[in-house]
Amino acid sequence: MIRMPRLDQSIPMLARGYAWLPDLRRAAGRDAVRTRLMVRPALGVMGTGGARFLYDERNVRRSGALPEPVVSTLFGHGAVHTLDGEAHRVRKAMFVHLLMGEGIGDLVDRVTTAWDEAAQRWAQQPQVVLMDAAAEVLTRGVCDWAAVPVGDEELPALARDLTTMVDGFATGAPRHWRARRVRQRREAWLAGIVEGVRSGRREVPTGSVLDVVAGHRDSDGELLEPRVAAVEVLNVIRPTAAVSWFVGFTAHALHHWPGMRERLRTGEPAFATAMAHEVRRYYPFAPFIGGRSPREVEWEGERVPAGAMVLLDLFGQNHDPELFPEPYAFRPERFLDGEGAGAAVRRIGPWELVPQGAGDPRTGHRCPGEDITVALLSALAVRLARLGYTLPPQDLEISLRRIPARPASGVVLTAVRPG
Ligand code: HEM
Repeated sequence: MIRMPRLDQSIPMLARGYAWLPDLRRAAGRDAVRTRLMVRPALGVMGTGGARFLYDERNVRRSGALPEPVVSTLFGHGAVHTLDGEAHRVRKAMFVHLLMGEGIGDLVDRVTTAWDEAAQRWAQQPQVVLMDAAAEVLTRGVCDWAAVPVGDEELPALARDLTTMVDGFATGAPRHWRARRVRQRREAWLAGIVEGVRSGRREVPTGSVLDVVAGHRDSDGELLEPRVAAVEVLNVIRPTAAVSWFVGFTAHALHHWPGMRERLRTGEPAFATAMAHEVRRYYPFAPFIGGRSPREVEWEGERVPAGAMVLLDLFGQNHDPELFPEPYAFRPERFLDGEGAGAAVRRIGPWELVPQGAGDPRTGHRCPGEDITVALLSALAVRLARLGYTLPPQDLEISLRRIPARPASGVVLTAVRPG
């Protein structure tokens, strides 16, 4: 039976950030570690076996399991993240249809066009905070694509609000309370827009995100509550704006390993994709995922009582030397087969690289926005490599204690010259 350490680990988790589960694992000398989180017993797991265990609904459920502070900032109440079984299957099918199909190319075109236009403006400015600027570009592109109505003058505030929701989920600091307030306000705004679409007052293109979410019927045959529909529209536009974190990390990588820039500049698609994978693997973003065991279960000899939390250490798994030799070396080539211009992106197993969850996104909770993330990031990484700029003195440190991590300065660029 899982023996419970007496001290709740919620505070150490917040203080140690991404190192919390890896440190516990190192101390225990094994991949499965017992702990306590949010006053519940918890088991931290890692590796392809641990991931398979967690994604099996017989072992772990999401409903009622996700911490309230995370739901109230990052995901939203009633979100697909919090569903199980048939309810999850039906809602998830909507996201898979919207996010994993042919529309990806159109989204990338809209975002890269917004980047190219913005780069002309950046050249006129004394300095640009890259992560903020990228969030605006991504927000512009995804809102147009999703048919969310936002004028250019409202765009910076919306981009800021979307990144605030991401920034505040794992902290007790004021940014957490800001994230809650911003979510309330943006849900109310989008719920009104959904009602407008349903009543016919607002016209949207057939098949757009707003159209599909407004008309979606859940497993009970009912339309979503307007507020829940708003939550799900936010679950498309918010994480797309959050690709700005990976753009910031790409700039960090280009600064530390400038040799990558030349190959990226050529636009060689396989290398750009491999770079996107390596940025997502190497840099810390989503720390772990989890749910609750619906019954007593067992993993690697550890019995987990009913109601205990089970966590998959995403950051730890992405740095597991068994899966990624020399995990702290930044090497996009690890995702390529072959060398030079003839290289192709190698096949990546569904349980291997897990920055956005593991398994099959069509059936489990794995992120349905992963193809979009890779497509956007590889396109923007090439543009970033082609952009001329100077990095003035600034704090580019990425603290593993801060969740979500980011280069402290947000990556300040000066003397920007469009490529
Ligand atoms: C910015 C980079 C991104 C990261 C790091 C990320 C990470 C994740 C993670 C860790 C999960 C949870 C997986 C699980 O619980 O098993 C997830 C789920 C999800 N993501 Fe992403 N994601 C990103 C981008 C996106 C994008 C661009 C979209 C949409 C356009 C998106 C939409 C979703 C949705 C709807 C879910 C819920 C899936 C479910 O519960 O079935 N994400 N993401």
